Amino acid sequence: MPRLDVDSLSKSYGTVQALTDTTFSVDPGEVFGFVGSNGSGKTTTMRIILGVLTADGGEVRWDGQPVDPAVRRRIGYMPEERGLYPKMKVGDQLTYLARLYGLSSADAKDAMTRWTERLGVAERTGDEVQKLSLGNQQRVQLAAALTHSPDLLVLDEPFSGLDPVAVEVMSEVLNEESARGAPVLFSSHQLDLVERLCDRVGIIKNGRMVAVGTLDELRRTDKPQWIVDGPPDDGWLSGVERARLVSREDTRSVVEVDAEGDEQAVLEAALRVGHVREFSPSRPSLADLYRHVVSTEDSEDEGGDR
Ligand SMILES: Nc1ncnc2c1ncn2[C@@H]1O[C@H](COP(=O)(O)OP(=O)(O)OP(=O)(O)O)[C@@H](O)[C@H]1O
Repeated sequence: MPRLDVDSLSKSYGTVQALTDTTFSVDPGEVFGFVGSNGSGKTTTMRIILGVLTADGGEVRWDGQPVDPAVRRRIGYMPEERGLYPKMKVGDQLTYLARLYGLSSADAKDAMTRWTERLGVAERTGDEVQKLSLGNQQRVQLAAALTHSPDLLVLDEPFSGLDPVAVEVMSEVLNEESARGAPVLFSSHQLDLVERLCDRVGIIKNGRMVAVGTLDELRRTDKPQWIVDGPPDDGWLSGVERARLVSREDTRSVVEVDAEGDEQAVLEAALRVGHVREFSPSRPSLADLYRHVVSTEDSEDEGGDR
């Protein structure tokens, strides 16, 4: 399946510059997590991909070509504001939406049955959407995005408000869809989930992509950190060049060094003051990387949330 390219998008709403030169791509079979604080531009980007909004500049390409209405019909989209008819029955609604995507009546019904079973809402197909809990409505919304076997998935905060079982079901489905070859793009504020599910991550801040890559690539842009368990007080690190204390809890310190190799002097300093129980590289989580990237950008451009 082809690749999605989002190339140098810009968009403003009046005086609010929502996107500036936003660029990233999602490969076939890749799960891409789109993260950023409230109002950073994720929904705007997704709406432009869908053609619901027009960009002021830049382009969205599918298989190297600008996205046209025929391609848009092959996208499975879960909008942030959701988009189900509250008074329509779940089964009727899913069948109707699948028909709009061009499925025959029989295929639409089959797809509705398959996806409501897979997503655990098969028993609710005879109920009006408005009678379902919000989490179950969300499962139906995901089913609506999937009944036409889309070539690409674009999901705006699909995990928000889901219970743990629903999170697992949703995660499995996203993995299955990517294994089928579809590029999967989703936004989320749940960084632990993004870390677990995504092949690559894009961090957007005030409409600009400030980091894109695998978790390991993002980690490499940070200075190395080492865990040192042993020295009983703070003074042991003073005098060690190119190293500084990041945090400390009891005898356990996290030390940042400027470059690979600089940690050897840290170990020597720790051994000089006594026994070292642990000396190991620290692997920052996505939440750590996110905090770092966002706060660095804050201090550089003094930008705040708009
Ligand atoms: N229709 C609109 N009119 C005016 N400004 C808008 C409109 N839609 C979005 N904005 C502004 O554009 C910026 C980007 O908003 P967007 O909804 O894309 O962010 P987001 O990253 O999806 O946020 P969230 O995580 O809160 O959903 C914000 O400053 C927002 O206030």
